[in-house]
Amino acid sequence: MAAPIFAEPFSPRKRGSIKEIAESGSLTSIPTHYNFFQSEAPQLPYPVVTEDIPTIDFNLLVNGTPDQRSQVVRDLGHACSEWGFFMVVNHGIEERLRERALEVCRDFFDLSEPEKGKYVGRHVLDPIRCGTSFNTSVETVFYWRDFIKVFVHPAFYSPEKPADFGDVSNEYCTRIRALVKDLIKGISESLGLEPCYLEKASELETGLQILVANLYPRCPQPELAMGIPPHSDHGLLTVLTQNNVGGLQVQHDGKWVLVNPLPNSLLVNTADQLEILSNGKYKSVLHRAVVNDQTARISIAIANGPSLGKAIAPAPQLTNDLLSSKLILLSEHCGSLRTRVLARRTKAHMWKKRILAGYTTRSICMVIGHPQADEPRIELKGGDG
Ligand SMILES: O=C(O)CCC(=O)C(=O)O
Ligand SMILES: [Fe+2]
Repeated sequence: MAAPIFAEPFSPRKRGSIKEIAESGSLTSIPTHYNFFQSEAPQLPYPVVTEDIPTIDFNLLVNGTPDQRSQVVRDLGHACSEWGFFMVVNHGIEERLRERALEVCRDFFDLSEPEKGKYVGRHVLDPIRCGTSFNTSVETVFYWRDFIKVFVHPAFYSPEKPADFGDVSNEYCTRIRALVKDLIKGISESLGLEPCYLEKASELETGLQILVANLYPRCPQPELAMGIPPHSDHGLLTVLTQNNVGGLQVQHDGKWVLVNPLPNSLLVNTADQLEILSNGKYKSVLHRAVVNDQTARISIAIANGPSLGKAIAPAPQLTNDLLSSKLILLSEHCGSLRTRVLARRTKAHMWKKRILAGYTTRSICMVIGHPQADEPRIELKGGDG
């Protein structure tokens, strides 16, 4: 049997991509730094199951009769409060465009290492940033994943290569923005708010949209490695598609639910700022991606949120007696990751969604009490993922 290629000691900062590692020679085992399940981080003992996830018929939301639309709004409310996750069908985005988006991302990952190296970013706000793992500055275990993150709105960026990355990603992300706008209207209604409330409160029109493409190469020991660890997304809604290879798991009811989307559907999850706007009614769902030893998986997650600097607060209609109360529940996570974030109206707190029980989440936010203001605010400062 071939010896493992990567001897210790091993420096993450000198690494190239995981693709390079995975494709170098006859790799039969993973370097120990990629062994997620033997790391010191306590693991969630949750079982992995396959379950039907909520489905939203987008065509009925935008073109249906008033009754049909009301039903879809109720479905959205149920999906967001019970799951934080749903599958969108009949969304009107052509299969070919979705496939092209996946192809140009694949072509990016196939560029030479020096070519991709131009975009290896240091800072979370770099508009084009590629890298590997999740966050190498804090990790002791690394992940079987390469990524590229591109800011596509309000200013549009694109790597120079591959040549058609810009055109295809621009078209795809524009279509996703339109879809998100309609979904957010429906979600706003499902909370009993005006259809435009969430859109206006988050200034979605000038909001930040980030394209995150993930490559999970074939892995010789998938049972030991992790593609992307449990985390929640920043923003309002993330829209995800994949190259027909499964791997996404969503935490639901004390279980990891393996998601098997219908062909040409889109997957949507609620994210941190929607949790805050809804005052915790809709949870920012924890999810992760596992890897396999058969074939490479590519996913594209499009994060849609308020513009960077925009302060986000719970909708006053959804906060009970906010003014007479000194404390307000702003965020809560489920299961053993329960986090209550309580903002004092008169005191400033820095709150970082920490590494809780070994699980990283991306968002860093600041809870600010304004002595002169009526209510506490939250500012999200972007992610570190
Ligand atoms: O690849 C996946 O299915 C999940 C990706 C993801 O969660 C992310 O990029 O935030
Ligand atoms: Fe995510």
